[in-house]
Amino acid sequence: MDENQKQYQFQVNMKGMIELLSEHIYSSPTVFIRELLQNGMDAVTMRKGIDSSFQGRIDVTFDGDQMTFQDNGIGLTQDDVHQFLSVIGQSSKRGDLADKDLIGKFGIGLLSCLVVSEAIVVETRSLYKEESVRWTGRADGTYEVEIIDLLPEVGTKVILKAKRSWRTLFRKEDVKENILFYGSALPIAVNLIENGETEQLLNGNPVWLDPESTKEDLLAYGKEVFKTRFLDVFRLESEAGELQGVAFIIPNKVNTTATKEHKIFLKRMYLCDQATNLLPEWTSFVRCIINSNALQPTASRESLMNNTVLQETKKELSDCFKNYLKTLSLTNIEVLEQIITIHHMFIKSLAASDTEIMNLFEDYLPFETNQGMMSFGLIKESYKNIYYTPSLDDYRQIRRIAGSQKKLVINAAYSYETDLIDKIKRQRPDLSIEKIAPNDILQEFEAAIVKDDTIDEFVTRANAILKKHYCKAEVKRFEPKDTTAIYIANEDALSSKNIQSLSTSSNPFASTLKHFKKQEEVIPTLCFNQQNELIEKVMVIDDKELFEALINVLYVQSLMLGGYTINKREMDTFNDALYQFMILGMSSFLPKF
Ligand SMILES: Nc1ncnc2c1ncn2[C@@H]1O[C@H](COP(=O)(O)OP(=O)(O)OP(=O)(O)O)[C@@H](O)[C@H]1O
Repeated sequence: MDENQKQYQFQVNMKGMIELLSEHIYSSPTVFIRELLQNGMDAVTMRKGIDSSFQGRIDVTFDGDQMTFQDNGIGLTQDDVHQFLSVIGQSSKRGDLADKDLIGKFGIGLLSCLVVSEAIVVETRSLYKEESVRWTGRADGTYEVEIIDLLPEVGTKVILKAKRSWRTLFRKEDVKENILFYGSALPIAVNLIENGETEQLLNGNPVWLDPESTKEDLLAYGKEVFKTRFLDVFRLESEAGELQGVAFIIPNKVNTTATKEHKIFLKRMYLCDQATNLLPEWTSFVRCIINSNALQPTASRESLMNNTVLQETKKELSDCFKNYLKTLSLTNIEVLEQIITIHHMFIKSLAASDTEIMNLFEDYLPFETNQGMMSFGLIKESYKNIYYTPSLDDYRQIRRIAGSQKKLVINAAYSYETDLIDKIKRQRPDLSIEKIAPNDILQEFEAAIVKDDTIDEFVTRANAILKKHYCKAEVKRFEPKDTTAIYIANEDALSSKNIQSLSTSSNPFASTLKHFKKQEEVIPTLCFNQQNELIEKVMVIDDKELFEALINVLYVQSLMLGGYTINKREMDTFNDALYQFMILGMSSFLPKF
């Protein structure tokens, strides 16, 4: 180092550090409870590492604004206090035992207490030395260490005094709720002591981790935790994630976009309620309580790190779900049927990605069809040809037209439904399964009977009017006879229509939009029914204005019939036509002068 150069030590601005912790790293001030439980638990685990029969304990004592967390763990010597408590980011939890069994690792957790308390007082007695030390750390970054009278027991006490604004967090009932929230899975007894009275809050053996617990015990626990009477419950296990848990089947329909609340614990300490990376989307019909000893938390301890262990665990968890469903098909068909009825969306999505599940459940899965909800088994049994459509707009149209054609059309609007049907199609070449679009049905309508030029002339005249609606005319024969005309537009045709109507309006993007038009234009069709009496008459109307009004009304009516949105221009034409009819209708009744 150069003579002119001096070396300095980094300084830490404690106020900034606490702000960083409270406002950016931790989502709630209650995390100080998690950190205290975690430190007590880790200290006990370290002591157990020396004597495996040792019984750990955490006592929480309330005294007005003051609260004491006391553990009978390994404790700290004076040297330890200087080394670990007084240096931010320094942790004694490094090495094999730490990786395997200890929860803390970053050396910042204790600081979270300074969010709710002006100072942290730690009184401790180490297992290794006959001395007791008091350490007082403050939010302004100062600390003191003093030797005190020998504490009667090995272990550590953390004494906090509530800041005025956080007094409620120090009330026994609030602390109880938070200890249960963060620490309900901890393998340690936790007692609450107030006015000399002790209440055992946790006994260290949660029902859901106890292999002896019965299904009834687990369902009762699920009801207590999630306030839901679940349909069923099964166990989850993963070797890679050193994971154990339970999955409760939700008794009602689940919205796919709703947040999925679980309870995820790492090394028995609560981590988060989301398992986005851990559980596949199709598992959304359950709520899980899970503990893992091998998955890693992020620094805020509020989500899981997405690493290879997590990916491996995810696979093993998926297998637990599949095995559960498979076993259910042999042991409890009634529950399986209930699950399929309520949660078929998710089972379909699973079946789309898993051949075994598909083969097993194919027949039970219900689909929306133009003939009502039907199981795939019944569809197969009742119809030789099965049609499906992947677009909801197309399905809505086809539903109306196909009914009269006695066709069976499945609504496969959700992408995994299309995937599933495609998969069934590949696996079962013996079945006739075909994708269908509205235009395909149009092709199947009977051709019009042509006597003279009437039809050609009618089509030409109608086209001249329909052009402004971005639509073309056709004449066919179809059932039911009382349907005058059907508007048919598949998805592409509809988007072309929308672009067209935008580009003719005063839209500033109009010129750009025009470029998006498909090279091969797909124009919606208004298909008139030659079998309909009214249409027969319209065809021979000579009066230009009346004819135009009739075509406009028929056009807007068929849009309404098909459930399409009607734009302003279309509505205006409809109203104009109606007005003309009224005048015309009234003309024969008006008094003659
Ligand atoms: N109850 C306790 N008993 C014994 N040692 C403790 C106790 N609480 C804290 N310590 C010591 O203080 C150190 C710092 O604690 P702190 O909670 O800040 O971080 P950590 O637990 O190591 O890691 P993390 O930030 O991930 O929680 C610990 O590594 C440990 O050595």
